Amino acid sequence: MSYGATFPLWREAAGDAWHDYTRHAFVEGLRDGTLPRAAYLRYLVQDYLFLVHFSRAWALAVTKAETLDEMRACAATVHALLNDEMRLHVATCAAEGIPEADLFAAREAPQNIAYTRYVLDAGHSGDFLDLMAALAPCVLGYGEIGTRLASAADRTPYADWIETYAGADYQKTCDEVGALIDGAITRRLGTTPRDSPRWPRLCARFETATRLEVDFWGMGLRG
Ligand SMILES: Cc1ncc(CN)c(N)n1
Repeated sequence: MSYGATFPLWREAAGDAWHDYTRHAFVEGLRDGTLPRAAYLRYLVQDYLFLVHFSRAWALAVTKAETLDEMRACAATVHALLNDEMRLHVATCAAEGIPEADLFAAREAPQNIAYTRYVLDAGHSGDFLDLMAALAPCVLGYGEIGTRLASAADRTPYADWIETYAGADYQKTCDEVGALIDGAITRRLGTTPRDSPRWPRLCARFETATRLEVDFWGMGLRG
């Protein structure tokens, strides 16, 4: 998946970290159905909290935006996280006897705190591009994983997870976020962004967020 012009450049610059994220043992367990149910539920509870904080980070992006189009795109992503993606978490956990109030009150795992607060700090201490570079692995990585698993999945009890991220709604969000990032890069860094002195730091932010994704899967797998 390309999701625009900038994402493939950041992904390539992240090197092995991208492979470690998108081919993690947790992901392969979703694909072939070998992921233990307890690990999946532990991950889902933490991921609900993750989405709460990620929504806050996208809301911060609304305040850091420079144009109405950027504001609208960020606000649309907040809406998609809170009202579409989270439905999977709420419905799956409810079926296992875990009500949404328990999800909201759950204790955050250190890996969850590390990742979400890293992204929020990128937005608070940096500008819109710093925040986009830290947010991109989350949105676009799951889009890429969902697409691959939808075409390669064995019979798996995690088909609803795969469908959430391979589905048209989530893929539309990925396309829109890719376009948002491309437009924001051109607006601030011009048409040859790799020549900008800011480029290495944006790549580093993307890679750090990718490594925090790897740790998040590890938390799901091992607790
Ligand atoms: C940890 C994590 N990263 C990404 C996504 C996809 N929005 C997610 N739900 N959770």
